[in-house]
Amino acid sequence: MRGRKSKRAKRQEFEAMQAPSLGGVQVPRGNGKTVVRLRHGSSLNDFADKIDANPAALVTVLFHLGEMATATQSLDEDTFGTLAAELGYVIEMVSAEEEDRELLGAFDIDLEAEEAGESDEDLAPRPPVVTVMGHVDHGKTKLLDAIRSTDVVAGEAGGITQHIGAYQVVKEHEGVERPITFIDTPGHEAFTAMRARGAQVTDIAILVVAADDGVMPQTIEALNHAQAANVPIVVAVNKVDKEGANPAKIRQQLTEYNLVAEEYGGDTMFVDVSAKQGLHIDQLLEAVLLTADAALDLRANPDKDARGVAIEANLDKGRGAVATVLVQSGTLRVGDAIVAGTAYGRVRAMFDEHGETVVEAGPSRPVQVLGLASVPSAGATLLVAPEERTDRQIAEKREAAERAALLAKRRKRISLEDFTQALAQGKVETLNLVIKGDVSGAVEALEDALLKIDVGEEVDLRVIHRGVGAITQNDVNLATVDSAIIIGFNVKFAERVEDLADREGVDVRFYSVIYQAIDDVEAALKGMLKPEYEEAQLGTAEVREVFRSSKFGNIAGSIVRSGEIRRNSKARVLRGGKVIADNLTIESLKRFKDDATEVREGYECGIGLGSYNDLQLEDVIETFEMREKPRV
Ligand SMILES: Nc1nc2c(ncn2[C@@H]2O[C@H](COP(=O)(O)OP(=O)(O)OP(=O)(O)O)[C@@H](O)[C@H]2O)c(=O)[nH]1
Repeated sequence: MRGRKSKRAKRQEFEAMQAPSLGGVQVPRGNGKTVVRLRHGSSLNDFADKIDANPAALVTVLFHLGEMATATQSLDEDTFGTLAAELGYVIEMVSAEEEDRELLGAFDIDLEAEEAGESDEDLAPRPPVVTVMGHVDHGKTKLLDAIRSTDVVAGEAGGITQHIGAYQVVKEHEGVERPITFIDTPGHEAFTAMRARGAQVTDIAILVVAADDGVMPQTIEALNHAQAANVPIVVAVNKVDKEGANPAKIRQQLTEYNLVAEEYGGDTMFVDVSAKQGLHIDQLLEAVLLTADAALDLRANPDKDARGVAIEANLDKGRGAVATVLVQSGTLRVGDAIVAGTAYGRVRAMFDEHGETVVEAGPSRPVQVLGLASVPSAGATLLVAPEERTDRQIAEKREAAERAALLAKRRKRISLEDFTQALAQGKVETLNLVIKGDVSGAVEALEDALLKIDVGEEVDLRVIHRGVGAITQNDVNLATVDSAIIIGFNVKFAERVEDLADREGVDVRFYSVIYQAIDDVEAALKGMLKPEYEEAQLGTAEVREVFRSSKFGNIAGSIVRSGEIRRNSKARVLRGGKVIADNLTIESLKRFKDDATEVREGYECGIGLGSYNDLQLEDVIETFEMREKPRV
């Protein structure tokens, strides 16, 4: 901006500013209609991969379009759209599920067709899979031990059972031997963590409540988690051998949570047990089978390639990767080529919970599998690859997809504002809430008031969990799985939980006035909650020289006086302290000959305000952006 330049030089400089140059990089071009499918959360690397371009070149092109991004950063649809349009492509964003389906389709694995094509006669009954949940010290582990020791096979093998993550016991029921599978890691934390990874393995939850202690916070948490997953509950009233045990009180307490005992006319089975003395364990197993038969249709096709979930895995020095797999359908056999999450390999050997070798495992059967090349994560889904070597390809693709999915997570979760939008588009019908408060009275009052909101027929409000105390990892996990919003009333995050909520993109809203919480939820449900914005000043620049161009408008040679000037930000012009023009945009920004995305305090730059021409020396250009205002 210094010295005198010829009109032509100025014009060229200006034109270069208006038409973003692509930085002279080579990028394969589309024809304007070439479609590129990208998964939500994709990065420039992924885009580059699809069009066979150098990711660094795309970073440059994007930069010249006024956006800064690294090659690995996850970008939104708009940014991809701009970039694609520039290069002659059309972007189509797809969901993880759609891509998975496509991916498996490429390997001739059609999950939907398989499931749809399963006729009644292919399906055979399968054992229920059970998880034991309950409050600390109420006897979950003891109960799992007591159940395990009822097993005849274990008895024959000298009672030595190994912990492999799950075990099966056989119960005689109406003259038929019926196996039941138990997940060996008690507690709803493991249950929900697994669900957070997309795997639901549990059919029935046993809720353990100590008869001498009663319903406690984690009892409620556990039942909320089971109910949120639509898993039927059998209540084991434990420690009935103890003095002061009051099983009737437990029944009465739980009616408040929609668990009404059969003897009181409800449909939940309660069994009084003593895990310590092995009392009534048989009745408890009976109750599990009766509940399964009454509430669930547990069937699977055993005559096909296996599908399942890795429920536990570790690296064993001598044996390599060892994974416990719960087969969900089909039959897993030694020799099968398998993929478990991002791990792949061939089943070299299988063992049951007694350490005995197994050659094949059907639906609901947990087995330890040797032969994977790496350790899969708990919750990873397992499938049998149709051909040799495709297992590896699937694993690699899954790995890439998993990475993308991780990045996409933040965007996928719902916020109260998104809910309004999603509701308007007919994408959601239920608003799930987790309510935490400082005292139980406040939590109840808030829940009552929220449930009373009259929202018409098309929307549903569900409080999937409520409790007293800080917002914990469990609350966030549950909100993650069930796309819930967390309402905190006079509480804070527990330690380190804020990061998790942030990573998972869970909307956590804090209130200290009940009515504000109610107002916000009501507004969201009625489709009226819009984010509120406030202005945040970015910087000011003073005009030192004006380059006039009748064709392209004026360019202000300026010096940045405070903050920074950013391209594309909003702007207004002040003269003598008064606003003389508003609603403008910094349409071009240049440092000497180069396009700039931002210019900081003390530096000179050329600013173009589009068609706004009335600039004079000493005018002040003020720039700002609208930021979403946090609600309190
Ligand atoms: N008297 C009596 N004691 C029991 C019974 N069941 C469990 N206990 C005792 O209660 C305590 C807790 O039992 P655990 O099985 O460790 O309880 P848990 O629910 O697994 O505990 P966490 O894993 O810490 O959540 C132990 O000291 C058990 O011996 C029972 O039926 N009767």
